Amino acid sequence: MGAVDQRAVAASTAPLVALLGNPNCGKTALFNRLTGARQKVANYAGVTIERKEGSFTSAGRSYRLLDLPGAYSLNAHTPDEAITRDVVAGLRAGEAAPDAIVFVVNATNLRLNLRLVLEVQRLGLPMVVALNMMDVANKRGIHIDTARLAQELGVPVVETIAVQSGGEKALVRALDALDLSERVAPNPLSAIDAVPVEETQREVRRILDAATSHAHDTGNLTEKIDHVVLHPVAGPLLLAAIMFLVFQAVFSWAQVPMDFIKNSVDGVGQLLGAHMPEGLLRSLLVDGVLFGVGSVLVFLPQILILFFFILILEDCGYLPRAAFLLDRVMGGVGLSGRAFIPLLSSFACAIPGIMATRTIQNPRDRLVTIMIAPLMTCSARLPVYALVIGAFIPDREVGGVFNLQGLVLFCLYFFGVSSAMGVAWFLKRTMGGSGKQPLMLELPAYHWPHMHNLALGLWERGRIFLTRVGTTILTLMVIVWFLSSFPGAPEGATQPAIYYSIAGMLGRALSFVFAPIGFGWQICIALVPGMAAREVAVGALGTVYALSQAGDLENSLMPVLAHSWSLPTALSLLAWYVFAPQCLSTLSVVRRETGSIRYSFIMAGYMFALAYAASFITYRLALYMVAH
Ligand SMILES: Nc1nc2c(ncn2[C@@H]2O[C@H](COP(=O)(O)OP(=O)(O)OP(=O)(O)O)[C@@H](O)[C@H]2O)c(=O)[nH]1
Ligand SMILES: [Mg+2]
Repeated sequence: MGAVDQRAVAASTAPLVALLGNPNCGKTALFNRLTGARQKVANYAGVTIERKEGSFTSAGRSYRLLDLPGAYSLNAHTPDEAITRDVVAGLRAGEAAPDAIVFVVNATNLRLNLRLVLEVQRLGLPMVVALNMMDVANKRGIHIDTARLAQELGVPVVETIAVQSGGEKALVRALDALDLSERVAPNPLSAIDAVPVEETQREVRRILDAATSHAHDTGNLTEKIDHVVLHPVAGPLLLAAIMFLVFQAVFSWAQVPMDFIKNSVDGVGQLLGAHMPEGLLRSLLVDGVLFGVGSVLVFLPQILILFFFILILEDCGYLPRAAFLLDRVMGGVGLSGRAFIPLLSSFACAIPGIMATRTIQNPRDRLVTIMIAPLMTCSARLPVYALVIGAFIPDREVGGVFNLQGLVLFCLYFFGVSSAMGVAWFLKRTMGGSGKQPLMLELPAYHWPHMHNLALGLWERGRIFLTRVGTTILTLMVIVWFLSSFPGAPEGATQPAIYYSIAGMLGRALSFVFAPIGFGWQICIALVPGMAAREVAVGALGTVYALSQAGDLENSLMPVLAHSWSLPTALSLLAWYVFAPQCLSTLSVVRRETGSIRYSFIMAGYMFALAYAASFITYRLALYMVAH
């Protein structure tokens, strides 16, 4: 998006147009279409939480375009709604009010959207109304008399389809036709509050009667599907079945591409090994970079498969239904329904998840949600889980249908979620709860996933992963290699050189702390750089064992681990990774979002304590079971 930013700077005198509207009406999709940006769109409310600026040019005129969080009203109830209100009313420090507003309306739900249109209109800024989702409205036989609506509102009204190329044309034409030569200052917000709500409602009804007819609204498929999906018995069963299949697929579909990546990495390693003289440089390239980075890289297919499913479920509109089904559980531990989206985002990464808690109204609810977000299994844990599962859990069928490895992965995710619920319950009790909050979540209409959305989303996940591998992980791997290679082994050494290295000494010192939960010094070496980013632990293990093995390149990491660790150690490491706060960026975002370092410490403290306890119990139980 660098290009977009640069254009934005160049065009800083261009008129500023703000996209405004209810949540989930397609503002970001329109923004992307107009500016060529690739911001996230998803089929549920509250995806955009910060203002984003871009620019575009039409008919020789440049525009700056603002994407804003959706709002139901200008009397802001949540922090993200407050951003929207302050931006359009020109109340943000150091930022002028927009020169014009594009009000995006979900054409299939005009009734709900019109109130805010009327409120915003009272600001007195030049405005165009974009009736978006016209494709869906047409399919459902909803007829809107655009000309009449424009006449009633006194502003231009155009039809758009934000998900179709060219679907934004009418909007651009309407913008070009606006007279923006004179800057208009918005009326104060008090002008909006001065009009009683009932009067606005009456006006909404009048306009609806005049401009719409539902003569042949074909009823809708969404209701029929929801009959099953939200059914009290069938619904949860379906949810469980879907999640189960997803985790199965992560293991059973990934084998071929994973083998391919592994073989390529091995091939390059052998090539380097054959053509480079034995020495430090070869060791750095092969043991450090290639073996370290390669052992993380092989998990790309599994991450993509997981997100393939999450993105489909997201785009078709299933995920908010899952929130509905889980509301009982969430409400039972005192979480607000609004917590669902932040928690869901945390499955990708806790950082956007924690930022998304800005949509939560009650500060105490928000804090609890922030505190448990890192317990949701972020995608950085997947490589660790997949490595240990691949090495220790036999790839066989259970009950004739289920893949045992997929089953174990499912359980790990389940532990993450249920412990998050437990912690939330505990925090709510100790902080004094605010009682159960009803879930106020709008259910979007179902639609087929847009292939374009899906491709973009996968590309985005892949890019994030590969960038991490190429930057953070690569850098840390070089450091790990360095610390693991120097100083070399002394005269008459009985152990591999890494045992005597700086990392080896550190690992051995730490292993006093970790011996009770079954971690030897090699694991301890990997835990330290793993603090910066979880996947690094996998890479570090790759390097550590490559160095310990003295040149045995053909062995991939999994068999080496299976040979070096006991099963109780492996299980204990899995338990550790469910809980341990192995991510410094998360802790720093917590400080930023709560405005206090205190919560970062509390978070790190409680998660380490849980991790140690869980690993201890797992390790001891497993030892006992292996012995008997
Ligand atoms: N069929 C159809 N789907 C659309 C259209 N515009 C947007 N969508 C879909 O509607 C969903 C919501 O779009 P977003 O652009 O994320 O909505 P938003 O207004 O930015 O939502 P918030 O940021 O949460 O306020 C996505 O699944 C889009 O693919 C449209 O014109 N037609
Ligand atoms: Mg948005």
